[in-house]
Amino acid sequence: MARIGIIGSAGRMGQAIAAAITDAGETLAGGIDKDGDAATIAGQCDVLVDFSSPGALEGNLDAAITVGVPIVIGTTGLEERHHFLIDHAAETIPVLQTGNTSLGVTLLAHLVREAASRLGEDWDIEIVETHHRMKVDAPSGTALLLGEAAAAGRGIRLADASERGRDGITGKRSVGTIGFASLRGGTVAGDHTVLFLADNERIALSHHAENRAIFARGAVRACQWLIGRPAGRYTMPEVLGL
Ligand SMILES: NC(=O)C1=CN([C@@H]2O[C@H](COP(=O)(O)OP(=O)(O)OC[C@H]3O[C@@H](n4cnc5c(N)ncnc54)[C@H](OP(=O)(O)O)[C@@H]3O)[C@@H](O)[C@H]2O)C=CC1
Ligand SMILES: O=C(O)C1=N[C@H](C(=O)O)C[C@H](O)C1
Repeated sequence: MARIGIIGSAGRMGQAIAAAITDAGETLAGGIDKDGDAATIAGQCDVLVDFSSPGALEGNLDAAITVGVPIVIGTTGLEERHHFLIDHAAETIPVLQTGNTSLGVTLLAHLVREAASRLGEDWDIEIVETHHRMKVDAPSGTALLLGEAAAAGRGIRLADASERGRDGITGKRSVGTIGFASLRGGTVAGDHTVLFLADNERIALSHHAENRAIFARGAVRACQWLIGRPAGRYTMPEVLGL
């Protein structure tokens, strides 16, 4: 049985992951929240899973490196400097970071990449996401993941094409950009649609999360898969064999 430690254990995802650990027949080795220190649970675990806050990431990675324990990072709102920290940690321990641990979104990203590789720049790409009123970051990690998939399909860097936060006199849409729109309200677990819009036709590729169990199950699968791997940075398609 894998011993799994949760960072952000009292949160919405932390609670869902605790239930998924039990369902999967694994062991919940411990959990911490804002006032906790990952170093206190890292030594008791075979793997850590972090669904907390970007501000906690550096300390969590340090704790995982010190003990030599793998870590799954589901926290979103990460910036470039966080990705540098993750790359650095992955030189020493196995790390998996993703904006979405669900099977459905992992497959959706594959489909988006494929569609973007086949449709030219006359097809505008727009990504729309809707989440519950408590979500603190935008665009969602999943929207960014889908944007990366679209950019990869087009053979461009998302950072060079991303169009975020339109407001006021924005001017015409620039050819080749990838737009993002975020809606917040109610208790929506997570809806994402990638639109490909051309003259007189459009394609919509969508995923709707009905609850957090899908993320939690995927996170536990990622934990199970990561144990015993060599140091490196891994992805959900590798976990799910997609
Ligand atoms: N990758 C994926 O598939 C998914 C990712 N997420 C992401 O997971 C994260 C958590 O989401 P959610 O559970 O809804 O959020 P919540 O706010 O419900 O939970 C966050 C938890 O993290 C804790 N926390 C905050 N700061 C720290 C810290 N410095 N150290 C340790 N724990 C800390 C909070 O503790 P306290 O209450 O004491 O502040 C809280 O228990 C978000 O970034 C979200 O976007 C969510 C769903 C799926
Ligand atoms: O905060 C959430 O709730 C979610 N966050 C992730 C994201 O930012 O994409 C995944 C999921 O959509 C739910």
